[in-house]
Amino acid sequence: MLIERVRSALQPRPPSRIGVAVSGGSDSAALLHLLHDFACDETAHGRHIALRAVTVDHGLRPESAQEAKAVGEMAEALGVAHDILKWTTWDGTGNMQDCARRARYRLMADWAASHDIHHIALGHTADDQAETVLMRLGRAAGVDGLAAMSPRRRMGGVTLLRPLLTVRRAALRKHLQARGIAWIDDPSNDNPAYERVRARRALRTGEAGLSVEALCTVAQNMAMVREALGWQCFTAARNHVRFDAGDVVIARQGFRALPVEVSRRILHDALRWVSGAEYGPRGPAMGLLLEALRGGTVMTLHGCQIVPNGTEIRIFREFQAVRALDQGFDPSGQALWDGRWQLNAPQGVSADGLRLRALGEAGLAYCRRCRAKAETQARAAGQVPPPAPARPHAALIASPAVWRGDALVSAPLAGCAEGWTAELRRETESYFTGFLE
Ligand SMILES: Nc1ncnc2c1ncn2[C@@H]1O[C@H](COP(=O)(O)OP(=O)(O)OP(=O)(O)O)[C@@H](O)[C@H]1O
Repeated sequence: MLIERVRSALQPRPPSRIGVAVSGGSDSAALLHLLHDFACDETAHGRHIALRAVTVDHGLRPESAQEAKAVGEMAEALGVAHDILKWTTWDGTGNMQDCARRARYRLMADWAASHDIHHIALGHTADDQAETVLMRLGRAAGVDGLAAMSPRRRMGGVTLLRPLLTVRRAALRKHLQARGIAWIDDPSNDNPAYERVRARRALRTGEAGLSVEALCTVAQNMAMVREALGWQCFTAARNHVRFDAGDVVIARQGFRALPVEVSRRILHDALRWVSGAEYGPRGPAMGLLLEALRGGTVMTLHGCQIVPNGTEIRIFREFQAVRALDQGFDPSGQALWDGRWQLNAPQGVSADGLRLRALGEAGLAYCRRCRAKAETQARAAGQVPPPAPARPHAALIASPAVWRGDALVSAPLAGCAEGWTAELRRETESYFTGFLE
């Protein structure tokens, strides 16, 4: 029974508030009704579940506003609150479908946060899953791509749920028809200009043994492989990766002995962690990086520099990627730089008129002169001078520094702190746990 699929997708304990993303198509219309049935059956799950539906009006077709309104009426008939979010920020560049999808998820995540909703249910079906696998096969995807969509996935502060991922679209339509519920047919679902529509057609012919069931099984198999790989990467990273002043440092000997796919993932996620980018580099670029490292060559990729030496591989921010950053401080004398370094002024010192920029060559030369002077003074006073920063020159020039005009005030990561501190605000632990997500 369909309701059983919904129940098992929400196990072990259903959330008390669930957002439902409804485009008005058959799948999400069925999802809304099934979730409503489930929520109403309080005796079965023993708690009150509040549903709230949302429709994103992309404004890309003349009928879209009317369709969003129709979804509102459908939700109202069930006594479910409904909101319409409008996408108004497309600049007409890039792949329209992809931009619309990203915007939809962004809008829905903000909407969920504003309603204290931590779970959003989506109407993806087994047919969607199979189409996704087929499209990705066509693009020569690897394990992650072929694992396709998961029934439950974290997206920032919200968990996306796909309770209908094992249900066929035809079954949902039959269910809606039996209950006399109408849905909206989006004409773009038949437009062969779209890759998904072509994949759907290829699946219909059943040629070469391609079927929704077979491709969904591929996705499940790949999801299991991905999980196993994640565990192996997590263990290997724990054994061979350390952090040094925001750089990722990998022990070369242990790294060399790892299977290529594991070392590729360790590097890939390190680049993502250091750069703070949502995605890591693409496959071919990663191939070039692995080759460069085998030959002991330095490489620049994804706003990072990757530098092997005899014993270690160090990954740090590339100067070019941060050289244009230039910002002021808040009234309390703090500023977040490059999304990860928080600079703090010494107590009682005003940061008014000061700027936060990369240290650069001139700044580093100045730091070295200051250090040399301080060392001479310390030795003359019979003291041992503090050790010089051991990070490479290229890493130091890409570190944050405080400036008054062209005069350097402080460079805490280059041994010239002058009372300022730099705190790393990106958790190093998230690098490791990322392999298990
Ligand atoms: N404009 C939208 N507003 C709200 N949710 C949406 C929207 N478009 C898609 N979704 C959500 O994402 C799921 C998958 O999207 P997809 O584009 O595959 O579906 P669809 O063809 O628009 O409609 P359906 O899946 O309802 O038949 C939908 O089932 C729905 O939960």
